[in-house]
Amino acid sequence: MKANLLLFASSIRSNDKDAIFNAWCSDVGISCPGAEVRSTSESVAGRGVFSTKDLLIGEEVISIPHYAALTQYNCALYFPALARELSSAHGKRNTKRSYLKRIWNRIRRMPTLEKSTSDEIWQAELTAYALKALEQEHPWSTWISQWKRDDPLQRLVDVSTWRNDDEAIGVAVAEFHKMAPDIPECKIGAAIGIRLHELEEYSARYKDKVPTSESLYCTLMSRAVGLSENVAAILPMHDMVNHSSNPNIGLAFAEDETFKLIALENIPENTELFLSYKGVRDDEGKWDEDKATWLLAHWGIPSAPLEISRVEEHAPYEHVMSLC
Ligand SMILES: C[S@@+](CC[C@H](N)C(=O)[O-])C[C@H]1O[C@@H](n2cnc3c(N)ncnc32)[C@H](O)[C@@H]1O
Repeated sequence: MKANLLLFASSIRSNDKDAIFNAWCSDVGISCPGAEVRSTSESVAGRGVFSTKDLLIGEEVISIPHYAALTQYNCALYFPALARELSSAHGKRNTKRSYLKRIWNRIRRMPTLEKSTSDEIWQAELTAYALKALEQEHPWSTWISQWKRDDPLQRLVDVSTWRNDDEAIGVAVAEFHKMAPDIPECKIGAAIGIRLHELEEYSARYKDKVPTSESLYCTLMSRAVGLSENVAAILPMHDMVNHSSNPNIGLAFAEDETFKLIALENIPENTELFLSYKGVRDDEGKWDEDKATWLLAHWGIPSAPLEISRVEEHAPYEHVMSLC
C-alpha cells in the first residue's frame, strides 16, 4: 500500500499535488488565511509555502490544531497496538554512538558532550507510525505520501548497498562539500558517519519488530521540529516551509491548542515564507562551521559566511527549537 501511495504521489503533476495538499489541510482543520503550498522554480527548494496576500507583522499566517500533528502522543492514540510494540522494541542501547560523538568532538577540539538518546527513539517511533498511517490509509497518508527529500545523504541512504560502499559515501561527502565549500570535508564526513551509524542502530533495533524504512527515517528527520526537550513533532504545513537564516515567519504555541505560524515582518503577497531551522551563528554573531555542518547534514542545506547579514532569531519566538 505504501509503495502504491508513493507511486501515486510521484505520478501526479506538481500543481495537482499542491492542490491536493492545500485542500487536505483545509479538510483536517488547518487554517491558512495567508499561505499555500506551491511547486515553483521561485522557491529555493522547488516547492515551498508562499503568502497569498499582504501580511502584517504579527499576523497569523497558518494555524495547525494539536490533533493534526504527528507526535508520539497523537500517534499512540491512533495506533495503540503499534505503540505497545514500539515500547517493547526500544530495548537496551549500545554505546557506539558515544564513540562517534567523541570523534566528532575531537575534530572540533571540544570536550565530549553526550547527546540525548531520545532523538533516535522519536525518529524511529515517528517513522513506524508514518508507515502505519500509509498502510492503513489514515487521513495523514495524503500528507505523508508527499514528503520528499533530495540531497546527497538521502540519495546515499536510498542506495541499498551504502553499508558496504565507501565509494558511495565518499561521493556523498564530496557532493556536500561542493554545495558548501567552506565546510571541511573531514567535518562533513564525521557528520555523515554519525547519521549513518544512527541508521544502522535504527535498523538493528527495530527491523522485523515494527514497520521500518531507512529512507523514510532520513526524510522524516528533515521535517521534524522539537516542541520541548523530549517531544518532537511533524506539523502539517509547517513542514512544507523552507529554511532561511533570515526567516520571515516563526512558530508560536497558542492557548487554543493550535500551533501558529506568525509573520515576523510585513510580507508582500506571493513571497516565499521561511523559518529558521537552525541558527548558524556563534555567540559573537559569526558564521559557525559546526552549526553549518549540521544544517548541511541534517537538512541538506548549504550556508556560507557571507550569506549571513541580518539577525537570525527573533526574541519572541526563541522557544521554537530545531532538532539536531
Ligand atoms: C521541511 S522540508 C521543507 C519542504 C520541502 N521543500 C518540500 O517540498 O517538502 C525541508 C527540506 O526542504 C529543502 N530545503 C529547505 N530549505 C532549503 C533551502 N534554503 N535551500 C535548499 N533546500 C531547502 C531541503 O531539502 C530540506 O531537507
